[in-house]
Amino acid sequence: MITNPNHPARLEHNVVPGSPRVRLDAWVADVARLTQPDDIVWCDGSAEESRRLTRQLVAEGKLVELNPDLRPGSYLARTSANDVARVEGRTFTCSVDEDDAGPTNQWRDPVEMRAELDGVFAGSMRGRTMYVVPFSLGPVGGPLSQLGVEITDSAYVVLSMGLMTRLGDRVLREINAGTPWVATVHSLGHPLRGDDGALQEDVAWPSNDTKYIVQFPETREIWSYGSGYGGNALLAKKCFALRIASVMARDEGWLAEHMLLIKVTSPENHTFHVAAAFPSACGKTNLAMLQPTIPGWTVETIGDDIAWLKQGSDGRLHAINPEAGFFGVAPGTGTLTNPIAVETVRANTIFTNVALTDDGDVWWEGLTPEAPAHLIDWTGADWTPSSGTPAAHPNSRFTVSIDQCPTLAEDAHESFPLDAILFGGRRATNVPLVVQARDWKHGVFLGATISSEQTAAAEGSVGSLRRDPFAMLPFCGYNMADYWSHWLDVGDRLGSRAPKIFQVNWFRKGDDGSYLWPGFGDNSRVLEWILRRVENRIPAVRVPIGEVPRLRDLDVSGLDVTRDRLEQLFDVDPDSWLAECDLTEEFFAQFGDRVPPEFADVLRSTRYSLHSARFVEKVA
Ligand SMILES: Nc1nc2c(ncn2[C@@H]2O[C@H](COP(=O)(O)OP(=O)(O)OP(=O)(O)O)[C@@H](O)[C@H]2O)c(=O)[nH]1
Ligand SMILES: O=C([O-])CC(=O)C(=O)O
Ligand SMILES: [Mn+2]
Repeated sequence: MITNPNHPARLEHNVVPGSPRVRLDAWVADVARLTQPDDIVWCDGSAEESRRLTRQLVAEGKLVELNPDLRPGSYLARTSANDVARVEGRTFTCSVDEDDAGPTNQWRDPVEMRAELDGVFAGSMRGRTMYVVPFSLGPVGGPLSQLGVEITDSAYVVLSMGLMTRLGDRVLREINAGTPWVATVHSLGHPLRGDDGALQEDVAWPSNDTKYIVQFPETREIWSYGSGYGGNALLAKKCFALRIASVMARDEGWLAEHMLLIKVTSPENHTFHVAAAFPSACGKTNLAMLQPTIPGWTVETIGDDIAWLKQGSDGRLHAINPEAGFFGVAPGTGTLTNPIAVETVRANTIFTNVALTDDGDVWWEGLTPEAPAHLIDWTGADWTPSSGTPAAHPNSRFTVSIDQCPTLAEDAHESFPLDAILFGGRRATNVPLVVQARDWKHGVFLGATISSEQTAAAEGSVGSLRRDPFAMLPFCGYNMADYWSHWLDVGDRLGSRAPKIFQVNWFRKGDDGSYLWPGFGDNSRVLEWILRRVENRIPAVRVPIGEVPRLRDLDVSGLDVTRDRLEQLFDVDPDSWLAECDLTEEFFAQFGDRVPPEFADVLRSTRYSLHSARFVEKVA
């Protein structure tokens, strides 16, 4: 049984002897003994290494080189049909105590799971190369940064990790100097040698029908098997930077969040920093690259998916983007909706499951208003607009270095204090365009009650409404109710220096089924209102669920939004909201007495206001 040799608690008790480097080497040797690769390669993150691995993947038919005149340095990967998204049903939290995983995580006994994984990983890398990938989340040696090592038998994962994290020798030097690291092991679960030792032929996207995405929070360890896809296989991302980091954050007093980060500058040249948590495929990348449609405002990009937040010595909540790249949703990304993303992926990008054009470029639904007459779709089959299926998979993605983003803030690699935090989801009904929380406690309640229509980012039925507190439902590494209490504790420490909290919803629909709000660049109008509130420059209207804009304070000049549709965007229907409150209470009930008592107060006062509003409506 192999465990993380360098977890601080184990070091303290001298469980694993030897220097940091000896411990790392011993762990790599242990994993190799279990998985039996043909050879072991230590990755240094150099350009030469990435060229070599790319050439190899192209030669093996695992990457298609795109036309260098149209898309220089860029490649297309096509996954197998059973490996296109995160697999939440095969994601496990193996805390010692089941209650520490909580009702929203799938718990497994860590001892039993380790035994099971020993069987699953035995010989899983036969015939393959095992890569050792030392990486840093955040700048190497940075104050909020964390180190990890991913062992993987996928060169596609190595290349992607090179784009998404800081990878290489500088990390090894930190590890050698004794900085703790998170131990992560990934195998495609597709060995090329059987028991007889004979080598079988490889396939374009090796994977296994059986998948395991396993987190051991106490020992800071991740074991992933059977998938080569994004959030399942790039272990620095969801598994570490959210699931394991959220546990570290709980223990150490900080926060690891599924949030984008932007820097916004007002016409008066005041700068603000905003973080926003939306569930997967609900608009983080788009807001992170927003191009304002109102004069005088600029938005710069800091991060599009994950943020780590910690109180600084000035008492404020500071944030970093621990990642170094984007793993962004392709469909819907076009020159009209997100020109910055289109520009970002002009070169040096790995595309996964998008369509291939006849001239060797990529295409996906929404890139251009009209589809090309002929494409090779994400499955590798011929496609025409009359095919009746999407040419790109709905969860097709681009992987690219953040440095290619034209709106990247100059100081994007640093930490900075937050002025506002936004929570959002994809809600066709009920939830207004923007609501300000009355205070931190109410804001945490709003975050905890976020629900959203499910997207293609994870396996499951697209469109069905589910609760996704803080957009962290699939990513919180411990009991969700404890996580809410942790947020309340952080707020207590921040006091009056805490960022203001808002709820937003770009996705409300009118009776005709169309979006009421144009979204994308026009979301700058909502940001303007939010930041004017942060500055205390304008009053707001109190409604039972928080505070909304006076309609005259929301700049809709030049927009084709009628007064009636604007009113629909902010409508708070007491009956529907009382029904939401019942659902919220039901949702909270599964966490028993671990739910912070503050939430019952907020629920009570919200219901009281809704009843009063209903009474007033009836009388009027
Ligand atoms: N109607 C509307 N759609 C939007 C808006 N912003 C984003 N979208 C669409 O939502 C989808 C996903 O958006 P992303 O920004 O990639 O989502 P994300 O939150 O970064 O997703 P993950 O990478 O899965 O965490 C895309 O198809 C977008 O076109 C908006 O303001 N209005
Ligand atoms: O993790 C992934 O595969 C992509 C992602 O950002 C998400 O699903 O939220
Ligand atoms: Mn995400």
